[in-house]
Amino acid sequence: MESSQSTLILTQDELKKIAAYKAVEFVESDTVLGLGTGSTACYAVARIGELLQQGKLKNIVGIPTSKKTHEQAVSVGIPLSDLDNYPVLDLAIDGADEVDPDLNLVKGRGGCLLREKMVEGASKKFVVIVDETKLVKHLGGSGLAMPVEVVPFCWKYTLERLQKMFVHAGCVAKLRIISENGEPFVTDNGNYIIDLYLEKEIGDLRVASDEILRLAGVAEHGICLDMATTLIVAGELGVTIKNK
Ligand SMILES: O=C[C@H](O)[C@H](O)[C@H](O)COP(=O)(O)O
Repeated sequence: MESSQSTLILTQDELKKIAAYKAVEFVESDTVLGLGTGSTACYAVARIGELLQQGKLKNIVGIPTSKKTHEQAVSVGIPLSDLDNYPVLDLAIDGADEVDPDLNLVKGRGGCLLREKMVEGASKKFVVIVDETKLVKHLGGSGLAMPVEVVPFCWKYTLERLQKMFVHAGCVAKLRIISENGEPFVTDNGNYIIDLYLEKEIGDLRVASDEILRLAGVAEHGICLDMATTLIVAGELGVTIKNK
């Protein structure tokens, strides 16, 4: 007789949901919460709404990190405000595009880095939620975009300056385009995004971060250093939590 053993393979979306639900376990009533943006964070926003409706969470104020999250939070009944009214948050929950072993992040592949960095930088605790595909040895290591938000004025000039800045890392800089219509992608703040693709390590992250920010024309970049306080990773073998 043959014995059959079934292996449960979870999809990337299921892993994102598991990480998000785990993070929401850290949410307490009577707190101000930063609500992240993206396909992982949206599970956390939905779950917070659900717990509010069930009366398991009370008196939450959400600070959304994008127009999209604002809309979702309204639709699930989370009361909202902003940083002007709540300059200090208790907790923020958000996804990331890359996470290195020191909990440094790349964010912004969904186009929302500036507001995310403002809100999450104002939070006492910042819980990052990812599936295991987001873990990298060094930032830029996935070979995917490292986003920089720039003002539209003379964006080509800024693009060339950025590419030259990281020529040692084999950087190729590209304006983010909407594939459907060929128009530049426009952020919630009316800016463009220049995506940096790096062949090699960028070098000292703090130096790189400062150098990008010193360039007039740059609004913000997606490198987040020393912001995450907790990382929740969902993988095939379960959930791991790492605190900084
Ligand atoms: O711009 C988007 C944000 O930084 C997202 O948090 C990040 O891109 C991760 O998104 P996702 O959870 O969809 O992978």
